[in-house]
This record gives sequence, structure tokens and C-alpha cells, in this order.
Amino acid sequence: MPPPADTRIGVKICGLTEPAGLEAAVTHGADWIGFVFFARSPRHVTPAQAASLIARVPQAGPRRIGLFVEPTDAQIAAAVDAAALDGLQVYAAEERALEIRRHFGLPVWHARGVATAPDLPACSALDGLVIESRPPAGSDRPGGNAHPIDWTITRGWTAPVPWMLAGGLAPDTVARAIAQSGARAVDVSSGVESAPGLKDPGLIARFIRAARGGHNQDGDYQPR
Ligand SMILES: O=C(O)c1ccccc1NCC(=O)[C@H](O)[C@H](O)COP(=O)(O)O
Repeated sequence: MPPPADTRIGVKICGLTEPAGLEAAVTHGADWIGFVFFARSPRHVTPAQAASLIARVPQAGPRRIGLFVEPTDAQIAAAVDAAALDGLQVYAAEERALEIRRHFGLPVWHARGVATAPDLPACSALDGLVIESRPPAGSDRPGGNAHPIDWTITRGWTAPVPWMLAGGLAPDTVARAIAQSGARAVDVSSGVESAPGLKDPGLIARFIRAARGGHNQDGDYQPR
């Protein structure tokens, strides 16, 4: 699950639940699309739902990532057996994330909730890091909270593996977040929705264009 080979910003559109959002992510050149296998999420999909969405993704389209929170092996196996996933985004202790990678043989991105620079990991044996905000008080899920981090904390951080910035990004803020954080890849869910769990194709198009400095997938200039 490496980031794009060229210098353009990598974009992940997370929490897809229906075809219109999925098609917008594919059409506008997302690098990764995410499916949330966590029952308490408004973006929760079953393995069968994910499989039917993934069947619409062209072979050369975005890589398909399954999100899991403190999962059992059986939960992951159900998703991996049903849907063609290219990688896993895991919310669990690093030891458990490593065990999942060994067991399933898929790349694993480790989601890490951070608030200040000392929270940033100095090392990781996983394939990538998703640098997330910590959930706000009262939230019952570790991601997808529309809650940003202080984007400046990653300046000067020597990341041990490829990483992406997540948490509270939106079409109007993503360019500033990239400039302030130094991130080369970004992840969004709530900021491209018209309601929790329902992606807005227009916001997806705007987000991807804004992340890439006003350029779409083909490099055509699009005014912001
Ligand atoms: O989206 C969820 O509901 C969710 C639930 C449990 C774990 C992770 C979840 N989402 C993760 C993401 O969508 C992104 O990796 C990231 O947190 C960005 O979310 P947002 O702040 O909504 O843009």
C-alpha cells in the first residue's frame, strides 16, 4: 500500500457506504478508499455490502482498505473472505496490529490518536501510520469524529514509515493542513459528507482537487 509514486498528494476517502460516493472517489482519482467494519459507526458496512461496492472498483482504481477497531481474527476473516481488500487500517495496540499482519499477510496501517508532538511514534514495524486526532469526550469511536489535530505538530517529525494525516479535514482546510503539517497523504470521511455516513460526490471532488493544489487526477487545472 505505498503512497503514489509521483510527487502528488495521496488521498484516501474513508467510510464509503453507497455507490455514488464510491464512484466519485474513483472518478476523481482517490488513491485509497476505506470501508468501516465497526458496528458503532454511522459508516459501518457488512462484509457483503463492502464486497458489492468493491466489485464496482476498476482493477487500476484506488486500493481498498478495511478499517477495524480492536478486531477479533474472525471479524477480519469475514471481511477479507468476502471482499477483495488490499490492506487493513487497525485501531489496536501495536503488538496486536503486528499479529494481524502476520496472520492475514496484508499490509497494515496503524491508526494512532495524537494530541501533541511527543505522542508521535519514533518507530513502527507496520506498513504505515494514520495520524489521527484523539476522539473528543463523549465519542464512542476512535476515528471519523470530524475532529482535527494541531497540524503543526508533525513539522520536524521524522516519521519511521509512510504516514497520512487524518481527522477533521475538509475541502476548505485540506490545503492549509498539508502546508502546515508537511503531510504527503491525507484521509477524510466526515468532511466530504452531507450527513453522517452519506458521502457528497461534489465535496469529494472538491477535496481531492484542493489536496492536490487545484489539479484533478489528470493534471488539468481546476479553479478552486
Ligand atoms: O468513520 C468512522 O465512523 C470510524 C469509526 C471507527 C474507527 C475509524 C473510523 N473512521 C476513520 C476515518 O474515517 C479516518 O481514518 C479518519 O478518522 C478521518 O475521519 P474524519 O475526521 O471523519 O475525516
